[in-house]
Amino acid sequence: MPLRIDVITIFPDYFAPLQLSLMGKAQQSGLVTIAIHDLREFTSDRHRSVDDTPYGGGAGMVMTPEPWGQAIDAVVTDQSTLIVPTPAGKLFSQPVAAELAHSTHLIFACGRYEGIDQRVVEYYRPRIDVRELSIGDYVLAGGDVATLAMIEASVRLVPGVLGNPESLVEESHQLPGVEYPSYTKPPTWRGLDVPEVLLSGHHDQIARWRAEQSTIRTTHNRPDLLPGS
Ligand SMILES: N#Cc1c(-c2ccc3ccn(Cc4ccc(CN5CCCC5)cc4)c3c2)n[nH]c1N
Repeated sequence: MPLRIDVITIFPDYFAPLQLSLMGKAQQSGLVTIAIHDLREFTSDRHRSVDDTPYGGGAGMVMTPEPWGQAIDAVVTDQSTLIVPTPAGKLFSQPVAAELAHSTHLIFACGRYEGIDQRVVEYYRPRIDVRELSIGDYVLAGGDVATLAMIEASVRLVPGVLGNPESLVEESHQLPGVEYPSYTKPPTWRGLDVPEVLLSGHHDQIARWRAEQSTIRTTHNRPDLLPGS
């Protein structure tokens, strides 16, 4: 059963990259189907409007609920998971990507302006799995880039998508922290040599060196990922 993904957005062109590379191959192979829907196709006024002023005041505009209700109703089933990207969401992570990769149907609601009327989440929450997710602690201009990131991170974990499942095995065995540095040919580049140990063929020494490098980089770049932190 392929993973089905429906993306609802006012900027369908943002999702053209999903036809390329690994995401494109995943669709051609039938492992995943991705459909992009223009939210404005679900409006009923001649201006095809999707936003209005916020109740309670405040800057900017909020996306009105009805076009979202029409658009989501057009694709939703009882097997659907509705993903709503938002700065206020739970943090998206590799474990969440793995969960989404094993879903049957994902609907991504890509908001713009200052977000989507909260009643859309409230309406679908009793009916299907609804997840408000954030990709990080910074504010984007909308949910489209976040949706691209979440789709790419999740689809690459769908069995059969990655040509070399070995890399997933290595990822899953990764010690807590960031990965070790990687090198390839040439052995010397602009006077810089590849670390000798990597050319030695001593796999135990290489594994030890890589673990040490991972710890050094994690301590420097991501101390929050160190065990016990
Ligand atoms: N995932 C993810 C995201 C997003 C994201 C996701 C979806 C939408 C839809 C619209 N925007 C823009 C925006 C701009 C300002 C605010 C704050 N305002 C304060 C008072 C009312 C809102 C809210 C949203 C979005 C941003 N940003 N960063 C992430 N990691």
